[in-house]
Amino acid sequence: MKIALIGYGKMGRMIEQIARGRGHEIVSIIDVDNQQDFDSPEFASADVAIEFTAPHVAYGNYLKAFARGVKVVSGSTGWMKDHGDDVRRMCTEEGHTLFWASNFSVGVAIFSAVNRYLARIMNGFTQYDVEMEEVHHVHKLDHPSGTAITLAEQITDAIDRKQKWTLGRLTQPDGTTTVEHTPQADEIGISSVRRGEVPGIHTVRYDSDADSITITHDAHSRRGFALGAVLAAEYTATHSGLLTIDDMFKF
Ligand SMILES: NC(=O)C1=CN([C@@H]2O[C@H](COP(=O)(O)OP(=O)(O)OC[C@H]3O[C@@H](n4cnc5c(N)ncnc54)[C@H](O)[C@@H]3O)[C@@H](O)[C@H]2O)C=CC1
Ligand SMILES: O=C(O)C1=N[C@H](C(=O)O)C[C@H](O)C1
Repeated sequence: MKIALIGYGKMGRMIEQIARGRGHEIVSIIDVDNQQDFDSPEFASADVAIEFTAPHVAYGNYLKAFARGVKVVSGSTGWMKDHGDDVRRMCTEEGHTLFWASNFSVGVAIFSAVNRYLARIMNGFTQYDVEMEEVHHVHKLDHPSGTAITLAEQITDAIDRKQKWTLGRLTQPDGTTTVEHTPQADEIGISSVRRGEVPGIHTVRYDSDADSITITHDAHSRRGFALGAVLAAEYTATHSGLLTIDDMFKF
């Protein structure tokens, strides 16, 4: 399969390695300094472009790829609030294809299934409150993480007494912590911690007077995210529309 890479940072480089290892051809690599390559025949020849860039540029990259008739797999986070509706319309009504996941690792797909199941149980046990924490490396631009938002939305979908999530505490790379919002009873507070080179830790904690129940996913490296993105590209080559991780990993 012919793959174009948009974004050649930590994820782009690891995806290149895994894609080549699985026998794919990398036909184009686009980063900030060669945007003109969007107009190259090599980019247009790609079966799929894999996009891992940054919150403020991801949407523009989807538009550029769609304009050249190239399907996109993207893991960029932090753009959904501003552009989610547009992207949904383009992929459900205008024939474009985007496979987006806040987290491509099979471990988080499994963790999400457990999260949904646990939340359905907890809907009946009102003595438990729920909170979340995500820990990531100091280079991360957005908070809370895309994965934390996805997990929180799964919980609000299942627990009647929780309507929305809010950013609770924010811990900066220098260790200072600020309380951004005090969660209301119907809100899930998410604490974001930026520390060292942590690839990504997500924790969901239910607490009652009697006890607590905690589930955690701890990524050992970025490799699981990158492999998942390449598997998603293989899936996207033969599928169309707005695709998600639930289409690919079925439990
Ligand atoms: N969904 C998932 O499984 C995962 C998602 N991510 C997300 O992916 C994104 C990228 O992560 P990393 O690779 O760790 O970041 P990074 O900062 O190492 O790499 C980003 C690259 O994008 C480039 N870039 C910036 N603007 C661009 C533009 N307009 N066009 C093309 N390239 C551009 C930068 O120069 C840089 O090389 C972040 O939003 C992060 O949250 C990261 C890991 C896993
Ligand atoms: O920026 C990262 O590194 C990651 N971003 C994704 C997110 O926002 O959830 C996925 C993963 O946790 C790593």
